Amino acid sequence: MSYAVKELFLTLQGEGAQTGMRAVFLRFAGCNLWTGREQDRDKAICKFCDTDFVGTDGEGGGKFAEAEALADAVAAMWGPGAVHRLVVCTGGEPLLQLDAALIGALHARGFRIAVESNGTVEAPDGIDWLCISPKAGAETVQRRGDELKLVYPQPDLLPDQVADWAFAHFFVQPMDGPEQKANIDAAIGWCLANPKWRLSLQTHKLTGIP
Ligand SMILES: C[S@@+](CC[C@H](N)C(=O)[O-])C[C@H]1O[C@@H](n2cnc3c(N)ncnc32)[C@H](O)[C@@H]1O
Ligand SMILES: Nc1nc2[nH]cc(C(=O)O)c2c(=O)[nH]1
Ligand code: SF4
Ligand SMILES: [Mg+2]
Repeated sequence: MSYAVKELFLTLQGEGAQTGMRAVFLRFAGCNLWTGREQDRDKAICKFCDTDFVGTDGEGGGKFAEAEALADAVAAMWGPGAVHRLVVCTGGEPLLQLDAALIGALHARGFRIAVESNGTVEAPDGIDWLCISPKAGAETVQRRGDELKLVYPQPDLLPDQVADWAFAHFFVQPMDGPEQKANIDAAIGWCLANPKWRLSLQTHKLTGIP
C-alpha cells in the first residue's frame, strides 16, 4: 500500500497527556469527515477543523510507495538518538492509511507510535498511544484507548455521552475559532465541576511552534 503524507515535521506534542514531548508528526493527507476544502466546510460532518490536510505539498510531505521509505523519512526527521523516539500519526484521519506494514517499520526503527484519530475507523493492533477525539454526527466505533480528547463544546456531543468509554484519561480541549475565549472558559468550568475530566490546551499555538 502507498501512503499520502501532507507533511512531516519535528516539534513537541502540544495536546493531551503527552504534552511537551519531542515527537515527529506524520500528518497523513485526507479525512472521511471533511474534504478539507473551505467551500465544503458548512456541509461537512466535522466543521471546526483547524488543519490543512489536503494534498502532499507540505514540508516533508509526498507520496511514499513503501512503508520502509516512509519510516526512513520519519527516522531521518528524528535524527540521531535511539531512545525516547516518538512519532505522532495524525492528519487528516491517520487510520485511513496507517497499516500493519507501517506500524512494523516504525517499531523496527525504535519508535513509540502515537495516533490522533476521530474514532470512526477501528484501530489496528500495535499502536502504543491511542488518542480518540469523537465528533458529533459521526459514529465512534473505537471506544477504547489511552486518551479521549473531546473538542469542547459540541452541543450534540456532551461529555457525559462518552464518559463511560474505556479510556485511561479524559480531556476536554477548547474549540479554537471565533469563540475561543468563551470556549476556554467553558472548558475550565466543565473541569472544575467534573473532576474526571482534565483540560487540554493546544500549547503549540500558545508558543508558536508547529
Ligand atoms: C486535526 S485532528 C487530526 C486527527 C483526527 N482526524 C481527529 O480529528 O482526531 C487533530 C486534533 O485536533 C483537534 N482539533 C481539530 N480542530 C480543532 C479546533 N478547532 N479546536 C480544537 N481542537 C481541534 C481534533 O479533535 C484532534 O484531536
Ligand atoms: N505541536 C502539535 N501538537 C499537536 N497535537 C496534535 C496535533 C494534530 O494536529 O493532530 C498537533 C499539532 O499540529 N502540533
Ligand atoms: S476529523 Fe479530524 S482531520 Fe477530519 S475534519 Fe475533523 S478535526 Fe479535521
Ligand atoms: Mg493540529
